[in-house]
Amino acid sequence: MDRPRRIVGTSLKMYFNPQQTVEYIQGVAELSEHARSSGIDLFVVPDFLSIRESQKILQGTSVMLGAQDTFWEDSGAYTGEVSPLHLQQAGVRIVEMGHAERRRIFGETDEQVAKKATAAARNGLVPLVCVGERTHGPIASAAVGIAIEECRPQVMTVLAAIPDDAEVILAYEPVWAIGAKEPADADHVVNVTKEIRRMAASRKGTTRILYGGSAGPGTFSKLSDGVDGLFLGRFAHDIGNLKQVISELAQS
Ligand SMILES: O=C[C@H](O)COP(=O)(O)O
Repeated sequence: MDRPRRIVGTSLKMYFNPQQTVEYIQGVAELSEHARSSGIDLFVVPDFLSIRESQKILQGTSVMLGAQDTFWEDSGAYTGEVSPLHLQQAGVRIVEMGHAERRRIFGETDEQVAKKATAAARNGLVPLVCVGERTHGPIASAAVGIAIEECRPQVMTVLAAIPDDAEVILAYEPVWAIGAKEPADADHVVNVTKEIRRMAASRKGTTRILYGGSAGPGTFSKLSDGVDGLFLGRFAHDIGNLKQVISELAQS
C-alpha cells in the first residue's frame, strides 16, 4: 500500500511568550520553501493566544497552522473553551487533542478525545490525536505488547467516532519518552506504530502516523518503517533542528 506524504510539526506547548512565539513562527515561515521543495508537509502549533498573529505570518506559505486543543461544540455557554468552528475560521488546519499532558493533568478521556476529533472533522480540521502508553514495560518484548494494548482503545475510540473518510493524524507518544533526554528505542516505536497502522488499515481517509517524545535530528531514519513523520517538542525550539529534520524526512 502507498504510504502517505511525510509530515513534521512542532507544538510550542506553553514554553514561549507571545513575542518569542512570533519570532519562532517567523522562523518556521522561512522553512516553508525548504519543506515544500522537499515534498514534506510542515505544521506548527502555537498557543491559542498566538493563533491570529501566527496565521498572519504563515498565510501564503505552505506551513499548516495548528491548535493545541479544541472543544466538541461549535458555540455556546462553554466558559474557557475554544470552538473548532472558530479555529477553522481563524485559519487553523490541524487540531491536537489527547496529549499526555492533557490526559494526565486535566483528566481528558478517550471519549472526550473522540468527541473533539469528531468536532474537528465536522469543521474541516484534521484531528492530530496523541496516543501512548504511560509506563515502559520492564522487558523490551513485553513492553511492545503492553504499549499496543494501552494504545488500542485510545486509537479505536477515535476511529470509531470520526467519519471513515476523514483525514486523521495519530501521534504515538510514549508518555515516558516525553520530556526525556532521548527518544524511545526505535524497535519499540516501529513495532507499536506498525500495529497502530493495522488498526487504521481499513479506513478510506488518509491516516498518518507520527512519533513524538524527545524526537529531533537523527530520530526519523530509524523509525521510517513505522511512521510517516515526527511530532517535535523541545528539540524544535532551535529552528536549525527543525530544518535538519525536514531534510532527514526527505532523505530517509
Ligand atoms: O508535543 C510534543 C511532544 O509531547 C514531545 O515533546 P518533547 O519532544 O519535548 O519530549
